[in-house]
Amino acid sequence: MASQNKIPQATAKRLPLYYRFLNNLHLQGKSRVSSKELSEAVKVDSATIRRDFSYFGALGKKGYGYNVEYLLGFFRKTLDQDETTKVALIGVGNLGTAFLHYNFTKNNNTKIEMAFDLDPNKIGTEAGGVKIYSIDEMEDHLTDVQAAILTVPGAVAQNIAERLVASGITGILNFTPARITVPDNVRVHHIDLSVELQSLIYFMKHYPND
Ligand SMILES: NC(=O)c1ccc[n+]([C@@H]2O[C@H](COP(=O)([O-])OP(=O)(O)OC[C@H]3O[C@@H](n4cnc5c(N)ncnc54)[C@H](O)[C@@H]3O)[C@@H](O)[C@H]2O)c1
Repeated sequence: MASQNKIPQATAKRLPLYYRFLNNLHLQGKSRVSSKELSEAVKVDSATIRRDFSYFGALGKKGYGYNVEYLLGFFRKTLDQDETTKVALIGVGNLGTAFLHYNFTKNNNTKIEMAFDLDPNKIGTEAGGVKIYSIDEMEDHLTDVQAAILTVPGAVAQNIAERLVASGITGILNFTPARITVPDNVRVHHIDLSVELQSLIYFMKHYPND
C-alpha cells in the first residue's frame, strides 16, 4: 500500500500495540480516546503518539481526543487485518503446542493454518484445532502460506528455514536460539526470551517505576 511506505519504521512497529488497545476500546463501546489515556495504556509518551497519529491523518481535537473507529479502520488497512495472513508452525513441542492452543485470531486476522513435525506420534493428529503434518511433506502443503513460526530445536533451524524460503515464505518468527541466514527479501524476527528477561532485569534495576 502506497500510504504505508510513508510511515517511519518506528511508527509502524507501534501499530499492532495501538491496534490491540483501540480494538478493545471499540469492543467496550467507546468511540473516542485521548492521547493521555492511550499513552498510559500502551506506555508510549503522548508526544510520540500525536506524531505517530499525524502520519495516519488523524489529528486529535482538544477536549475530544481521537475517533476510535476512524483509527481502527486505518490500522486494519495498514496492518492488512482485513486479509488473513496464513501462518505455518514448524515443531509441535512444548512451545509449539502452546502457540497452537493460543487463539491469535481474537484480535487480528493472523491464523496458524497448519503445523509440521517429525514425530510419528504427532503426525496426523491435531493441536488446538490445527492439523499436524509430516515435515517430509512440508513443501506439498505450503502453497498458500506467507509466514512461519519456528519452534524446532536450534540444530535444524537453518535447514528448515531454507526449505521454507524455497516454498515462498517471506516472514519467519524464530523462537530457536539459532541465528538463521535468509535472503534479503525474507524478514526474520528473532525472539529470544533470555535476552528479554535480561533486558527486563536491567530496566528494573536502572529505571525502577516510582
Ligand atoms: N520451551 C521454552 O520455554 C522455550 C523458550 C525459548 C525458546 N525455546 C526454543 O524453542 C524451540 C522449541 O522448544 P521446545 O521446548 O518446544 O522444544 P521441544 O523439544 O518440546 O519441541 C521441539 C519439537 O520439534 C520437533 N522436531 C525436531 N526436529 C524436527 C525437524 N527436523 N522437523 C520438524 N520438527 C522437528 C520435535 O519432534 C518436537 O516436537 C527450541 O529451539 C528452544 O530452544 C523454547
